[in-house]
Amino acid sequence: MPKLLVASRNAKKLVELQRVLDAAGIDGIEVIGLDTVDEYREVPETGATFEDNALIKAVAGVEATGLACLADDSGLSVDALNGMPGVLSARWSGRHGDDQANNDLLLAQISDVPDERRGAAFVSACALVVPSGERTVVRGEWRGTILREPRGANGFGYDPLFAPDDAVAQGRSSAELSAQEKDALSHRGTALARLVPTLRSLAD
Ligand SMILES: O=P(O)(O)OP(=O)(O)OP(=O)(O)OC[C@H]1O[C@@H](n2cnc3c(O)ncnc32)[C@H](O)[C@@H]1O
Ligand SMILES: [Mg+2]
Repeated sequence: MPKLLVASRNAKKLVELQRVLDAAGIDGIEVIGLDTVDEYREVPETGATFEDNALIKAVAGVEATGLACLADDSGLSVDALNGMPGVLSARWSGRHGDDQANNDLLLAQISDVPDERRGAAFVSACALVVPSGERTVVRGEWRGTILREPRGANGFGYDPLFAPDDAVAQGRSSAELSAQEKDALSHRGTALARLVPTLRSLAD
């Protein structure tokens, strides 16, 4: 059975990626995480766009393992910050992956921004690279509003600060949605749905 490496070093993001792939029911492909391959050198995410960074990660995964590789590069794009933190989302406070510090800094930066200008989007670019070199990159976006204080304990990253525009969210933050609710609406869920036809073709 062909293997698909899902290359994320963020455990909570990895869970989401694997969950959405499971729910899509792609038969005939074995999905594996980085924990099952020998650790390889982390490549710097130097791209100017989510798409560039997703490709950097997926190409590195193929080069290290010879397997087809899926990678996500994602982040929060805040209107009042001209799209930042954007590709810098994971290290906005200066400490990579420190969700609490990143959220505190973001809240402080936009504390004077009134409710009607607190719009933002979560963005995910997902790249699939196969050993022959063929590349597919897709994008999903999720619009919402930045809250004034964190709410909820599900998800990860900026989820406690992000209230999706979707009526079904009923004003909850994305950290107050169930996993299934988040996947149905999220930037990552949307991007992966666009990749499913290409993923299915891997099984052929
Ligand atoms: O690069 P990998 O190894 O996949 O893991 P990472 O955490 O560094 O991932 P990114 O470089 O793509 O940075 C994405 C950051 O954007 C934020 N983010 C992305 N998707 C999110 C989501 O669904 N909910 C909340 N925050 C999210 C969160 O802070 C992530 O750390
Ligand atoms: Mg990263």
